[in-house]
Amino acid sequence: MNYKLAVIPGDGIGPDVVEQTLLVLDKVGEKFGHTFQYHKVLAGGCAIDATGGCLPQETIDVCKASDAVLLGAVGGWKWDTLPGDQRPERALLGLRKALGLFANLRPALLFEQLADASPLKPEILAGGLDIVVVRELTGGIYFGEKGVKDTDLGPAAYDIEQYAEEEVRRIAKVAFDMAMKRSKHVTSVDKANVLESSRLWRRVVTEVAKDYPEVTLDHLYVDNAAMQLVRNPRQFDVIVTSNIFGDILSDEASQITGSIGMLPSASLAQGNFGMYEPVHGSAPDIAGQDKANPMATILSAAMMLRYTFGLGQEADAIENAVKSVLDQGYRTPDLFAGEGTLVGTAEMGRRIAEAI
Ligand SMILES: NC(=O)C1=CN([C@@H]2O[C@H](COP(=O)(O)OP(=O)(O)OC[C@H]3O[C@@H](n4cnc5c(N)ncnc54)[C@H](O)[C@@H]3O)[C@@H](O)[C@H]2O)C=CC1
Ligand SMILES: CC(C)CC(=O)C(=O)O
Ligand SMILES: [Mg+2]
Repeated sequence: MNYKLAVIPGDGIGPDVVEQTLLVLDKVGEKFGHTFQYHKVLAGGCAIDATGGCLPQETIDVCKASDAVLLGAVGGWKWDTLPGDQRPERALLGLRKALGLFANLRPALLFEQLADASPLKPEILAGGLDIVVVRELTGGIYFGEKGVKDTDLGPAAYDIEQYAEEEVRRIAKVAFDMAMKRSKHVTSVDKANVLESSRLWRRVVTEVAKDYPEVTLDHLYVDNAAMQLVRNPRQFDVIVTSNIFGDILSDEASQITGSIGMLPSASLAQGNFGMYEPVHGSAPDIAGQDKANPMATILSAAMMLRYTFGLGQEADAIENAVKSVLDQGYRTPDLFAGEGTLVGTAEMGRRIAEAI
């Protein structure tokens, strides 16, 4: 089969990790008889530099005309002084909205080879960690009304958190469907003791749960959830939560499984279309230094093969290649705990491609 991919390398480490991912996809294509056709387009800071805007219409058009999208990361220090509505990160929000990507799946899986890279004690990690954060991606405070106004205390700024019942219902269904394929346990995370939007969230999630009698549903406030993730992460299977809480909790989940450089994600629309992107950002502190871990993006490509293209064997091949390179002891700096062989971005990518 021939698959058309829109590829958005973006900024910072984005282009480096995407380059390695395309090498791996090419190897998968060779091995299984597929062709992956790449159409590279601009978004983020590089698009601002080239066109004056962070999200050119051409990028949206190419994404819509493709079978799936692969994205590195956007943003960086160079553009930090721009006004909020012109920042590179707006490209990401704009793409998610334009492509209808309301469901962000963020699996946090502990590779057993990396237990020494996790800050958690071995007794907490015993038995492994396998959590999926199901994050609502096109609503909530990142998309609510925002602005500035004068108050008694002087100039103020605001961002509104708002959820429609339907937005909560559709993400809750994604979470419950996922739980049915896993260990039938959903934890919904909100702040319903304080926020009206969270009270609506909790009510709707509870209603959706009635259609899934086999699934156990728990509710946690986000502050407690953040603490429980470190104290006893094995209590979680599927976590469903809002845009901002999911953003924060998934970065936290990445650390307990070793590194944010390991966490892939799928941003899905209704149907099979999706944008696949690592959980991490553009990491300007290590950009251009051959230090970035490309595995989060490579594993995102595996999610693309599985979810959008239905290529389970091919996705397994990527995940097994990652495991085999970890078994051989290769570690990028974020994973290096004193043992094994320290390698850079390019060597890690090449070794995974060779292991396909
Ligand atoms: N999806 C995206 O495009 C995202 C973009 N951003 C943007 O990225 C820029 C930097 O944001 P930060 O808050 O620093 O978050 P970040 O995720 O880029 O980096 C946080 C820390 O993790 C490290 N790190 C991240 N990815 C890594 C990898 N693959 N291998 C090894 N280490 C890695 C970085 O070196 C840094 O110390 C900002 O402009 C931010 O807005 C942030 C998050 C997501
Ligand atoms: C622009 C931000 C919302 C990106 C981010 O941190 C994320 O999606 O994880
Ligand atoms: Mg984030």
